[in-house]
Amino acid sequence: MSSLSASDMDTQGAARRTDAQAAADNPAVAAPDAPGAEPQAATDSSAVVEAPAADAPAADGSAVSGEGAVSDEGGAAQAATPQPGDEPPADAPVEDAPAPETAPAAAVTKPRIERTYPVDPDAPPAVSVQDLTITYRTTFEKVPTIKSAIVRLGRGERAVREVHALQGLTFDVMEGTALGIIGANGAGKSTLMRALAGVLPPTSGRIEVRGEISSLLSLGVGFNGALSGRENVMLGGLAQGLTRAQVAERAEEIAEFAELGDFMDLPLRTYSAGMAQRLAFAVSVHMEPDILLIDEALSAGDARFKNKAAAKMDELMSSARAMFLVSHSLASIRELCNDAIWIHEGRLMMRGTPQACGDAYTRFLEVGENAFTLEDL
Ligand SMILES: Nc1ncnc2c1ncn2[C@@H]1O[C@H](COP(=O)(O)OP(=O)(O)OP(=O)(O)O)[C@@H](O)[C@H]1O
Repeated sequence: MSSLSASDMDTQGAARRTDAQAAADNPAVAAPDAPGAEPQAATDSSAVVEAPAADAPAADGSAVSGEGAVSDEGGAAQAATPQPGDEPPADAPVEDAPAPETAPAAAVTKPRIERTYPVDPDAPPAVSVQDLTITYRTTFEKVPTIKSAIVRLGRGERAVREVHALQGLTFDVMEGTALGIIGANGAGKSTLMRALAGVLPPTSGRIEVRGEISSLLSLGVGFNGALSGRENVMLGGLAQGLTRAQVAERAEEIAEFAELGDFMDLPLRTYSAGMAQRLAFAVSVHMEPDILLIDEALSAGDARFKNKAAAKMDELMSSARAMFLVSHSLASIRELCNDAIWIHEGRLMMRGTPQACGDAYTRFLEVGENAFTLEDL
């Protein structure tokens, strides 16, 4: 396994991404919530992703290096306590997880199927995240002017706003793990997934990945609305690092899985959100990944497709090393995952079973001061 800085990440490692993917990922990476945030050029991924050199350039809205954002105590052993009076330990054993005071809103009513994916206990972790810190840096104005800079200076305001999206995250994921990632809006879930996919270089810390990654980070990443479904299959496959011949081999199977019929020959912009998700999911799962990243990818799918997607994920997990699933649906996390982390404000709050993490998180939201402002669980 090679060790590379983020600035010179190349294709020798796990997740190979092309310029097409990088360009297509830009809007997702740079979907800013702060004015003035600009898209950032995505980079290739590699087996080992480390923070770039301290003087690496940071585009607006991008993750940046330096600036003391690294927590010395970061990692699995660190428990953030963002809300007083309710602090489940970061590495709380599953048995110690607090029981919910009320039933979780997304409780699963049907009996839970235990996910027992093949695990080699002696194998090194499929993914190792070490003291990962990611800080976004955005400017306040889209086009800063000298006048606005002087006004800001006069007021003693900084022209750049930093968002500490991930703060010293440390955890390992062993083979055979389907890891659910739970957390409130803005907790850092998508940032973590982008970092794992190699789209976003760490500000500091390190990610080690053993294997090929296929990522379904958000709807239509790597896709082009003007191209047909079929053309987008080729684009998506190339973006995931396959050759044209390899994509062509799988194209029919992907089309069948997506069940889009004649829509496969129509432009993607004519698809509903659910249809586009079906295509994106079909492409990602047919890349035969060792590690699959799925970020809220199934939210728009209908019930039948969700079932089919779950069955496909099961199948993948019998050969894939690991899967990461971000979802606001605790039911999906409980249903599909055999391990979970809960992150809050960029810090690891808890590692445990999906049930235990979901229960602790639900309880946290119920007593937290933001409980009424959060729409999702
Ligand atoms: N491109 C960006 N530029 C600046 N800040 C960003 C950018 N992307 C995300 N952030 C900030 O980073 C933090 C974490 O965002 P992230 O999207 O990772 O959260 P999340 O847990 O996925 O949230 P949600 O559940 O709402 O999707 C938030 O405070 C967000 O405002």
